[in-house]
Amino acid sequence: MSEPLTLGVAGLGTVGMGLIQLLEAHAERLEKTLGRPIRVTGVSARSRGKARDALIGDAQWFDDPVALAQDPSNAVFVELIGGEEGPAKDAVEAALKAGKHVVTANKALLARHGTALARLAEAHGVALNFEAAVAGAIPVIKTLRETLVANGVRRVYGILNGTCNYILSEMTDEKRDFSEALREAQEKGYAEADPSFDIGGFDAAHKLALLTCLAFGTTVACDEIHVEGIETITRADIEAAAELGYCIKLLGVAVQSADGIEARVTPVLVNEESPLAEVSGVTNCVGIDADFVGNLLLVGPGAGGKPTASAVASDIVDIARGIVMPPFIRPTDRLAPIAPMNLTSHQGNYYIRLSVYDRPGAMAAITRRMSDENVSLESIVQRRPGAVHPGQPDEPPPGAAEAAVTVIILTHDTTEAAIRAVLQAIEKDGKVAEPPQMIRIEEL
Ligand SMILES: NC(=O)C1=CN([C@@H]2O[C@H](COP(=O)(O)OP(=O)(O)OC[C@H]3O[C@@H](n4cnc5c(N)ncnc54)[C@H](OP(=O)(O)O)[C@@H]3O)[C@@H](O)[C@H]2O)C=CC1
Ligand SMILES: N[C@@H](CCO)C(=O)O
Repeated sequence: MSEPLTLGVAGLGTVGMGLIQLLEAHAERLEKTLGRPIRVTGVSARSRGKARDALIGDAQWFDDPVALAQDPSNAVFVELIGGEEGPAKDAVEAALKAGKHVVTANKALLARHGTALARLAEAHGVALNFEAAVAGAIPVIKTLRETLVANGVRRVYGILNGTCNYILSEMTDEKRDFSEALREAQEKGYAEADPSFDIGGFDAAHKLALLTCLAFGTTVACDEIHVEGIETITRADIEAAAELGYCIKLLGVAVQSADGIEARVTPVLVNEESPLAEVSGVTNCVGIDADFVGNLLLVGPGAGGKPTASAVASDIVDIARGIVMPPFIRPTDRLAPIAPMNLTSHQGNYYIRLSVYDRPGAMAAITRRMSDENVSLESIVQRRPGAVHPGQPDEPPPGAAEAAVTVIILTHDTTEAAIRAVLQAIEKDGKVAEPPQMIRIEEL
């Protein structure tokens, strides 16, 4: 047997400890596969005194992850701390500059600094692998980088955040409260250290930024992604969507069009017959629509210690095999800046929920505003008072002086510019008791 492949692992939380367990559980299998063992020779985390699994063994402890990244006793630096700045970034840069291969699960870091870090990796002839950074266990980076490398990708999309999908599934299937479902996702180790990254849509946007870059050969540009989270989704929306044959998902979509790349993370309504509607709980899915293969849908666990560690380990194995590729498929000097499409040009059908004052002429004023913008209605339903929360009288929404009724509208195909103009006008007319809810309908 040859010399071991030595690892420095920074971050011993959900994913870090998942990796340590995996390397222990599959030590023999990996050694037989690679012809040499993989050994963790150094570790770093925030608090040395924290109770951790005994499996860390005799690995040397480093208070400072940068010192671990620079230490010559490990050949590969594995960053599992998280965060787009601070110790994670400092340590990854230090490792690359020291000529070490880097494996990371940190989508926030890569979405913000991916192009610069890839350039640094190229300059030192080392790998920067990040399979775990997008959709946990699903092998989507390798699929785009290797399997589909000879395809032209037209669209990449997916349910990219396990925490949000878990919350929406619990609200839909178990009628749970948002905050209760979020707490449970945190307890299960799905959520980010700051869960507003999950529920605000930013974590999914980080992942979509990486997928966009891999799919379309652009530099990484997470600021060009339109982001909306799930904080505004209510049980009323979920129930209304279900009655209309839809369910609500947080979806990331990047599409190449003649006007540029449309990239967005937003809650959407998907038809309950769509395969995306079947993806529940922490499960993620990624769809890739490419010219020679057609549509591929990859489904699997999107978060959690063990599934994520599996993806991290696959990156380490690639390094052990001597595989080093440009992190974003082509060398960084051949990545083009992204040409974003303005979302106002988006074309599609929309769900709108209004809380309309129960007055004569209110509905007529709303439909007039739709007609002014040439927006055609597919259906419009005014709920009987008490229909939203059966058995309870309708209360005026907070801050509203009089009772209001819920109106649910589905539109035919129209533009986002027209919908925004309609909703702005309706609000200005003073016919609604709270800001309208608008959710795009996705045909997938
Ligand atoms: N959880 C998941 O399902 C997934 C996570 N990821 C990504 O993996 C990374 C790790 O996530 P996760 O394991 O959940 O995070 P955790 O919060 O569970 O673990 C973070 C680890 O980093 C350590 N740490 C924090 N600050 C420092 C510091 N200044 N110096 C050294 N170590 C530090 C913590 O130390 P201590 O233990 O002492 O507090 C802890 O061990 C993130 O980038 C995340 O986005 C990717 C896919 C899935
Ligand atoms: N917080 C992330 C972890 C996986 O990237 C999620 O819930 O999907």
